[in-house]
Amino acid sequence: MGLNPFKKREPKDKRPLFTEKDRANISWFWHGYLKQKTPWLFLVLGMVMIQGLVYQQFLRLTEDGLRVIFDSGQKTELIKVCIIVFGLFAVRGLMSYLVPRLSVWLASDAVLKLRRDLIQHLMTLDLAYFERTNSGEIILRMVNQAQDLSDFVGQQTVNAVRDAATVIIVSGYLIYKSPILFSTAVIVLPAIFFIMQSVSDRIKTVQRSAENALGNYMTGIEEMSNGMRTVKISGQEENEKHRLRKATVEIKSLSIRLQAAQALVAPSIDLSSAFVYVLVIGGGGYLALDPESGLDGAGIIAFLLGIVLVFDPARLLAQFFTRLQANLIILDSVYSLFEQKPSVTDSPDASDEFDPQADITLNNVAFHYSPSAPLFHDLDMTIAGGKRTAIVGATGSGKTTVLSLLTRLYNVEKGEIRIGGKPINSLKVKSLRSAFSVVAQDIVIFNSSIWENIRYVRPEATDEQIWAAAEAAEIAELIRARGDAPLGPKGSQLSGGQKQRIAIARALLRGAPILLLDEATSALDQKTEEKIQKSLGIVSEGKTTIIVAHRLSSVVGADWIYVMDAGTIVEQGTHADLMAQQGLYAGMFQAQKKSYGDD
Ligand SMILES: Nc1ncnc2c1ncn2[C@@H]1O[C@H](COP(=O)(O)OP(=O)(O)OP(=O)(O)O)[C@@H](O)[C@H]1O
Repeated sequence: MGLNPFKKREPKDKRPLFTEKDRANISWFWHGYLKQKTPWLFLVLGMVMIQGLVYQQFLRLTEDGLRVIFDSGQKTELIKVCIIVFGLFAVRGLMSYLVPRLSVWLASDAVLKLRRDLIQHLMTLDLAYFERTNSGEIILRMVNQAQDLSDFVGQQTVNAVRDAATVIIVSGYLIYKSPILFSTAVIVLPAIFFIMQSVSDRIKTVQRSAENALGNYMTGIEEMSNGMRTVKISGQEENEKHRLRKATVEIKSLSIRLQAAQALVAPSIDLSSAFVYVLVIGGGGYLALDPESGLDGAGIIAFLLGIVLVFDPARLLAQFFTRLQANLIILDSVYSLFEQKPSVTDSPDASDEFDPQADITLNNVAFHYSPSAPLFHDLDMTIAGGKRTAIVGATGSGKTTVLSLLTRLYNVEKGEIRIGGKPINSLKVKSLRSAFSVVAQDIVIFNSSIWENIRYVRPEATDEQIWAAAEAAEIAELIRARGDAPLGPKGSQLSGGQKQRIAIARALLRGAPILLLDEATSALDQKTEEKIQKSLGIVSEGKTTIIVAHRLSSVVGADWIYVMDAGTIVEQGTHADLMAQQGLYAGMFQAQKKSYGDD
């Protein structure tokens, strides 16, 4: 729908291999998700050590075997060596089976816990967070990135530990065999380190952009599928296609850039290894010719084999470090969700003792959604307990926002809202909200039956209670007609009026002492509206009811009416008072009477 142009985050400045933040993130992941599995991790470590030891023993036996061939020529000895070598590799094979099984289980368990924590944390975040964050970004963290971390920890990291164990054990053996030859071999290490350092920076930058591009792509898909009605009616299919294709091209080019950065590592290591082989063959050959060196032909061949055995895992290890850089960005992105702190929370001494039927007051309330556009400066209002209060006024004047502040969907900047003299900030958020039944403008319908949708607000309600609410909201007949059929994503199979009736049934079923009706009957035909108004009138009897409405005929009977304009109250009184004032309200009322023929 083109409403949300793909926003690009600026890549961060040049970063070292491990930043302070990376270390903190790793420590958070370790303490939160892996540390409690330490005994199992030790078991995995033990098994990968065995894999490394197999290579070292293989080298030793190969050297012995070669010596048998070169020197003594005893066939039985040779057969023995062959059987042991086979046995050793069978052990390595067994470990290769057990290690991934165990490590994937450990990582899946960690990611399950991580996902649960993400869900739990997400539920605590303010509404404002969801209003400023693309849903694609949230889905990316909860689905893809959590899975990426699991794969990275469960497979790639364990393989890297195995490779590191092999490198250390085999290198130790090679040093023991010939320190001179080994130091010749590792002469290339600084070059490898330099390459790693230079690519890691690029990988981090590209990975961050790639994650952003993927998040934006997901948001784009979600917007397109949710807004398909608007897309089709306004004939914007081509534009949408173009927008999503552009995003896929961006993802593709970033993937290629990422691969290009990583691709430098493997050939650099291959070149370095060629250099080392030449050094070992040349240097080893020279040493073998020198009787003083203590190395014979078998020793040199085994040494060369050892270098080959070290280089392969060393190459994989270097590649792992490039993937580590990419995963550090993913870890940072997942952790950033936990860094979002809710501001609408219970104060330490929050209570749930208050009288929900008492008067509600707003004193000197100031509020803004964004600092550049302040909405309320100094708002004062009294909503009488047990009475019907209406808020009317031009579109965008702040009526819905007043209702949102009462239910603490946002905190006020300044001033105070009280119920029965108790500041709402001193109450437990859950207790406060349980005092409200709401029919909001944006009605959320889930893809289940009408019955389940109504029951959503009070899962413990009896069938009789649900039927009573459905009858009063004029939706019972539709329940009988549709049965258990789901309503489609976002209730797409219902009309606007039917959705509104579900919302009203929900409010009636919830039966809380304060009823908020925000354009509750705006989508209904006059006959249905009259019937529902009657039901609402009966149900709201004795309850504090706040009605926001554009159609002024529906607020005529209210006990008190506030007229708002651009965040301030410009008039207030009963319908008769306001008509007598001949101000804004009277003007709007007369105009509506003319155009709708309202009484
Ligand atoms: N979540 C939000 N984030 C930022 N600005 C918002 C948000 N919700 C509303 N606004 C802005 O705050 C102002 C008041 O909005 P509000 O929804 O309270 O008006 P309203 O009087 O209920 O309007 P309407 O009659 O059209 O429903 C508007 O200018 C609107 O653009």
